[in-house]
Amino acid sequence: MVTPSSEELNAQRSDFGLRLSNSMAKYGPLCVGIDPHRKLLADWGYNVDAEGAELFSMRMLQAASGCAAAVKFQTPMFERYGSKGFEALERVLYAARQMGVITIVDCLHGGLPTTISAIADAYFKPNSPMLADAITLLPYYGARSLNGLISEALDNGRGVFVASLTSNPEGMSLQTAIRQSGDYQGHTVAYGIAATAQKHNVDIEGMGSVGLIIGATIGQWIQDSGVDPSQFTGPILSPGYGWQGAEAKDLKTVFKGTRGNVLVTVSRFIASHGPDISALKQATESIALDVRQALYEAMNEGENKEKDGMGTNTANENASANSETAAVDSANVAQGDKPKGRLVVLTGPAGVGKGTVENAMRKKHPGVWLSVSATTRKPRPGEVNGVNYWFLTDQEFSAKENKGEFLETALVHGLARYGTPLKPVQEHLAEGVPTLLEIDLQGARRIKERAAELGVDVVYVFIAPPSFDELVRRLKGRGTESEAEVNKRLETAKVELAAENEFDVTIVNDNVDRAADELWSVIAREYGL
Ligand SMILES: O=c1ccn([C@@H]2O[C@H](COP(=O)(O)O)[C@@H](O)[C@H]2O)c(=O)[nH]1
Repeated sequence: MVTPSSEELNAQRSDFGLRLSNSMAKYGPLCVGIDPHRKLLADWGYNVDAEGAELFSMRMLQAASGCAAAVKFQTPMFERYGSKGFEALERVLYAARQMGVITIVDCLHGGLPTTISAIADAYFKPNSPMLADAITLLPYYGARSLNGLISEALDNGRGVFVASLTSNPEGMSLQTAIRQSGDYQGHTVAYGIAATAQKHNVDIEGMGSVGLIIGATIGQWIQDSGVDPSQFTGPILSPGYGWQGAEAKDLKTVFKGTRGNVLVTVSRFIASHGPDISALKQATESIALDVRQALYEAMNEGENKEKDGMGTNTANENASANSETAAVDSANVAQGDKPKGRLVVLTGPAGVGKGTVENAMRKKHPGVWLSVSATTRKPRPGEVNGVNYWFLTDQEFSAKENKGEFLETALVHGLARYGTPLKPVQEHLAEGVPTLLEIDLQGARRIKERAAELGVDVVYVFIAPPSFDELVRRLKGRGTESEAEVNKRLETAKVELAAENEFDVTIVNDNVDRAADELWSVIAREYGL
């Protein structure tokens, strides 16, 4: 047997997160819940039995395919029909795998190590009839009791969602109870669970494979819990939207500041439009749009807070952090304070390594906030909606542009439109958060034209390659564009390089760490850090 290298093992362990984030980039943040409730089976004209549950599930699966990032099956609603119910679930899971749809089995399991190894066999082993991409877990035996199972999931390229703040109101007093001992003494139970889950995600680039369940219904309880979803880097599965009463405004409250890792699961709200397949598809599409818009706004409402390793605060720390923020906001309004530093606009030709330099700098200085642009271009493999870009349709882009929601917009290479959402930039600058914006030359020029009118002060930074030949090598080497696109980008690069003298500062990217340090020194100078 060939032993996998550590790189192969790492790739395997981040596989679910990567697959899910690709799917979310493509289809948006909706997961269709497949819960064959008895009443729904009857309403749809099916028998209330395993066969009815299977027919119902196949139809929901069809509606979800191409409209949602994943589907979630509620196991007890199959289990109630005994072995026939399990067989139905196995067949639907098989169908979903064949269709390339990501599956989450909502079995809410947990237990002692012996039980845990049986759960791994049931859902994560390649030949398992109930093979799932991820399952849900209950951490009542203690969050660390799940470590063995989580390792099994990751080693098999699978993921888990650990219940942290459930959507039912009864869970809240238990989940926000303060721990009396252990690693997270003085923090809430939900905090301990979230922090333990996050440990599995820290070394993963992009979205991790260990997720949390945080109900959309919990509203302001999120603050009492001390959990800050915006600092969690695995996926967050959020039930409660629609039937249980949560609305778009609740997603904005609970998931403020999150960037593309919230997966909202909706079951009855969609199924109530069935059994007609086109009505189901239409409902799925329309709910997907609402959810996506709400999470987009949630991101824009986010604040940049420096946190501990997990990025969560205790309830008390949260209370004081919130009151401090409120105090700063009101002081700014009252005294009309000018922002502390200028917006740092970073430009450079495609392939020069702007993103790499910027990432290296932000790794050392995570307090720098990077504006996320919107675009109508298609996501590249691995890109996550809300993290790399907000991927919009042409129609969505135009609507926002008409409402004046962009600092600038540009058509790039005649292929796709890009825009910088204005409000989050203004908010971060007003709060004194070092604010960075990466943009192409057209965008930088548009900002120059409009900045004064919008009251935004800017310092313009150009990232240059050591030579044109090196730029050609890097651009071809990344292998993400067709030859025609590469040539188009190189033509644009010539124009961009000629515009270097329009910038306040030039940084040559001959060495990533050095260029990153230089970029930080520009920011530190601006913000007095
Ligand atoms: O905290 C939780 C955990 C799981 N669920 C499950 O999600 C769906 C929600 O269904 P809707 O019809 O959209 O309300 C269901 O399977 C629950 O068991 C949850 O609601 N809350």
